[in-house]
Parts: sequence; structure tokens; C-alpha cells
Amino acid sequence: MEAENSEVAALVEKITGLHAAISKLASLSPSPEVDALFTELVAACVPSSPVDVTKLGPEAQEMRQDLIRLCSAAEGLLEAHYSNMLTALDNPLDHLGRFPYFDNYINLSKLEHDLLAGHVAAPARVAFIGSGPLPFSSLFLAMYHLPDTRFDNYDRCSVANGRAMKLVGAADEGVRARMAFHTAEVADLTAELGAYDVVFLAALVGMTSEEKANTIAHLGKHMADGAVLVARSAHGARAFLYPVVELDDIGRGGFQVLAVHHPAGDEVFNSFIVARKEHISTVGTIGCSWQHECIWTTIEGVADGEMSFK
Ligand SMILES: C[S@@+](CC[C@H](N)C(=O)[O-])C[C@H]1O[C@@H](n2cnc3c(N)ncnc32)[C@H](O)[C@@H]1O
Repeated sequence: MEAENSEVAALVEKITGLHAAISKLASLSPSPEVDALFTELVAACVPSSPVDVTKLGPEAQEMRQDLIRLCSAAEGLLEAHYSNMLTALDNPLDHLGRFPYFDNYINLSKLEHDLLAGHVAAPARVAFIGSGPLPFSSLFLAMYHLPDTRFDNYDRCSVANGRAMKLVGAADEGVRARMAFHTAEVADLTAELGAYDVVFLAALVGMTSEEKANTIAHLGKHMADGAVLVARSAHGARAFLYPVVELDDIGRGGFQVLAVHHPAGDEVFNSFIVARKEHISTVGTIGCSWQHECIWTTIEGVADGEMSFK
């Protein structure tokens, strides 16, 4: 226990130092200095660690929340930079690997698809909320995993959508025709959410656990009964980079948790939760039984770090 505490203390001290350095940057746009600091931060947070961010003191909590905000802003600028750079090339889709976190999205979309496939056979319509200027998640699902699915990408930033449309415009007709982009704040989506078999909630939509909980409650109110939510979250030290989605908030939002995946290794940063919108008539009982009857098991032979209900 002693060793664990000192490991956590050393990690929090290192991340606090990186937060201080990042906070002093004049700009978060990609540059050798910005890239070096965020590369060091990711390298510190990705390895598995006993840190539980819910147990941090108030000062470290405040630092964490501000660091998530800085990471979100930097990720948006990084994606915009690479979206511009890629769409300036001939055949941009041949060069997507130039994006520093390309492998993360290739591996993450495969993991999410493989876990989803066990619960939703060939979804006809998928919404991706928080698609950004570089919509790799929905693009890779459309290109490699779900050849007949239509994707509606939502982002509150019209400039991000403009960049995303330009990039996807370079895809082949079969993919282009199945990818639509809409400028909207997630809180303003209502009836349209009822059309989807699956709704993805990007890691950076909702900066705090409270905002995540409110967004999930909003999705639960408007998604169709039986539809599936894939909510990206974070685990361990990665919770210094991204907000955490609480399982209780998934249950309170009217969903039953089907699977939780915490990626082992450094191939994928994001955890994610797969949950099904309960039929309103049963949510009173299922919601209650969710708290007591569901038993976590790790299914043999399934990817490391995955937990699903029996
Ligand atoms: C930087 S992108 C990351 C997504 C990543 N490209 C992917 O494929 O998973 C996150 C996007 O979420 C959008 N966003 C954040 N909060 C939002 C909200 N409340 N409603 C809609 N979009 C939001 C931001 O504008 C940003 O473009």
C-alpha cells in the first residue's frame, strides 16, 4: 500500500508540473514546444496506474479539471491543423496516418465495433456526437466496419464541420454518401435522437462528470427504447486527460450497462461504455435491479481489460 501511495504521489506531482508548464504556453496550437509537453503528458498518463482521481485532494482535483480543459482545446487545435494539412494534399485519405494519434482511432473504432457487434447487429443509423474537424471515429466505422450504415455527425462548431466535410469529401462515393454533418449543441438535439440505433458520445463532449451526467440523461430522454449508447470515458491516470463517465449516471439516464472496456497497453487511450436504453415500462425495475443484480465478469478470451455482464 505504501508503494502504491508513493507511486500515485509521484505521478500527481509530475502531472502537476506538466500542467503548470502547459498553462504558461502562449498558444496551444501545434508547435515543437506544445507537442513535446503533450507527448510527455500522454506518456505519463497512459501506463496503467493505481491512481483513483476521485480520491485526489481539492487542489489536485482543480488542476485535473483545468488540465482536461487544456487537453480539449489542444486536441481541437491539433485536429484542425491536421485536417487543413490533409485536405491540402492530393488523395488526403491516403495520408491519414500522418495524424499522431491515427493508430488510437483505428484501434478504438475496431474495439468499439467488435464490442457493439455483440449487442447490435448491423445498425442502420448511427449518430456520432462530437465528431470534430477530423471525424476519424465515424469515418473508420463507415470505411472498415459498417458498410451499410448511415452516419450523422454532430458538432457544435460549424468550422469543425466544414473541415470534416472537406476531408470526407475525398472519400469514395460509397462512404461519402453515408456521412452527413450537422452543426448542433448536443443539448439542442431532441426528436432526431429517436432515429438512431446507436449513439456515440465523444470523450470531449462534457468536460466534467456533472456535464457528462446531464448529457447522458438528455440522451436517455430522447433516444429510442432499445437503442445503444457508446459513451467514451477514462480510467486510471488517463482521467487526467479526459472526463470520466460514472456508471451510476448511465443507469440514472435510463440505460442498462452492457459492457465496459478499459484498454490495457498503449494502443488505445479511451475507455468506453456500451449501454442499452431501457424500455420505459421496465426502467423502474431494471434500473433498480441494475444496482444489485448485475455481476461483473471478465469473459475468457475477450480483449484485456474488458468487463461485461453475465
Ligand atoms: C476534438 S473532437 C474529438 C473527436 C474525435 N475526432 C473522434 O473522432 O472521436 C471533439 C469535438 O466535440 C465537440 N463538442 C464538444 N462539446 C460539444 C457539445 N456539447 N455539443 C456538440 N459538440 C461538442 C467539439 O466542438 C469538438 O470538435
